[in-house]
Amino acid sequence: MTVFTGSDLTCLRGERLVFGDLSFNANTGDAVMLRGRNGAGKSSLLRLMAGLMAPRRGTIRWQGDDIADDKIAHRARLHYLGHQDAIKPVLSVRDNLRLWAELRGISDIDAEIDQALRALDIHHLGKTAGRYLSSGQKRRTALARILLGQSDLWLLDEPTVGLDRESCAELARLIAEFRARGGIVIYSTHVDLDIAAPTILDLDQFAIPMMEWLVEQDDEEDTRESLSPDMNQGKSAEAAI
Ligand SMILES: Nc1ncnc2c1ncn2[C@@H]1O[C@H](COP(=O)(O)OP(=O)(O)OP(=O)(O)O)[C@@H](O)[C@H]1O
Repeated sequence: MTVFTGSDLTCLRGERLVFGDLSFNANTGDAVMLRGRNGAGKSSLLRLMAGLMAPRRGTIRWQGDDIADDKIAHRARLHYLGHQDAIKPVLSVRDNLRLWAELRGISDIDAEIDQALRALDIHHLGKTAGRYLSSGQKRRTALARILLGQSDLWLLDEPTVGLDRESCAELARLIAEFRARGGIVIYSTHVDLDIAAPTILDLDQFAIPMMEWLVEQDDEEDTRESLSPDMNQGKSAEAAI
């Protein structure tokens, strides 16, 4: 069974139809790269995958189960890195990670934080308050969070923004290690990240002009209306039995 799937997804943001009829599959160890012009819906799709938003149509499943049926279990299996680094300015780098680790119920917190700080080469910043970090250091701190605890799925929205070349190479290495352990990585990026054989999901292919979608909606309503007398008949027959 494919581990993580989305079928016939339609996404609306406000009044705007972002994409429609989009499907994806990912198995253990896979990397999926989201591509597309600005506004194509890469961030929106990652938010749907994280269960932070619901699709207008379609279903996202983990091992066959709709993620909407158990949002807590889904959140526990993934790390989502959005555009915002969500670093608390008054807390040190270490305490930012501690807060995150406590929220995830990690037991060996200090050891895990040490390991994550070393992996992102920010161990020397452990006591520095969030407000004194450069944007690249904030991004590395945010990335350190995804190393805390067990997870099966990384959803990374433009993880390379603000990173220097060495940090990008380090991120690519961390992703390779995660995939080797069976993790699934889905990421958007406008720059080249050295990821082995990613599946490319091009969001530009799923753009639907709003007029086309409105016509489709009208057709669906007409179909429902034309079916409803039969359905009502069916209901009365059931009631009669
Ligand atoms: N909170 C929101 N409310 C309404 N519309 C939104 C919201 N966030 C995004 N949108 C719209 O949804 C569409 C898709 O945005 P999204 O951020 O998913 O695109 P993207 O492909 O990630 O873009 P980029 O490459 O610029 O980061 C855009 O037209 C955007 O204006």
